[in-house]
Parts: sequence; structure tokens; C-alpha cells
Amino acid sequence: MGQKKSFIVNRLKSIGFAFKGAMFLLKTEASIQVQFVIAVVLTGLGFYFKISTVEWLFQILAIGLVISIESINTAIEAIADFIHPENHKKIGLIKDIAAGAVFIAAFFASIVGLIIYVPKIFQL
Ligand SMILES: Nc1ncnc2c1ncn2[C@@H]1O[C@H](COP(=O)(O)OP(=O)(O)OP(=O)(O)O)[C@@H](O)[C@H]1O
Repeated sequence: MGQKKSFIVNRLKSIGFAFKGAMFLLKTEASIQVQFVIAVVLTGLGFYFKISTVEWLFQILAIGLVISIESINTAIEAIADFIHPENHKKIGLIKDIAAGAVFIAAFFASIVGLIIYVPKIFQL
């Protein structure tokens, strides 16, 4: 029973740490703040155009994907700066690859957005 309780307490603590991390990103990272604003605008557009349940699902997934990968990119940049603050070709490449992951997610998320909204905008 005690073990079960400590498992639940530990999970709750982990959620607390994760929430703290998410709040830190939102307060300090310009790229996350921009993507958060984009997410709010897209949510407004979703209500305005009354998008379908399936469209909401794709939009929510796309927003979550981009913000998550941007957050991982920020963590990778922080690790890189911590382990090697000076300029180094390898650190540059690692950061470029992490930024590339964000670009790929954002590119495909944009396609999802275009598929949802372009037909609706042209119907106006
Ligand atoms: N220590 C380094 N050594 C070599 N190249 C680096 C180094 N730090 C950054 N770079 C190069 O500069 C680019 C931008 O790095 P930076 O850490 O400034 O990220 P950023 O995309 O500007 O993110 P942020 O604005 O969140 O800090 C990297 O993708 C890399 O090409």
C-alpha cells in the first residue's frame, strides 16, 4: 500500500516538475511564446470557421507537435551551451539538427493548417 502511494506521489511530483518546465519555457523562450500566440490565433480561427471534430484533432496534434519539438530544441541548445559554451563545429551541427527538427514539424503543421483553412477562406 505504502509503495503504491509513493508511486502515485512520485508521478504527481513528476507532473509538477514538468509543469514547472512548461511554465519556464512559456515565460522565458521567445520562440515558444511566438508559437503559443500562433496556437491561440489558430484556436480562434477554429471557432470562427467552425472546423469539424477531425479538423480540431489534426490542428491540436499539429500545435502540440510543433511546441513539443521546439521545447526539446530549447533543451538541446541548453545542454549544448552547458557542456561546451565555446564555439565548436560539432555544437553548431547539433544545434542546426535540432533546429531542423523544428523546421520539419512546422513545415508539415503548416500543410495541415493550409488543408484546413484554404478551402474555408476561399468560400468566404
Ligand atoms: N557554440 C556554438 N558553436 C558553433 N556554432 C554555434 C554555437 N552556438 C550556436 N551556433 C550556431 O548558431 C545557430 C543558432 O544558435 P543559437 O543557440 O543562437 O540558437 P537560436 O536558434 O538562435 O535559438 P535561441 O534564439 O532560442 O537561442 C546554431 O544553429 C549554430 O549554427
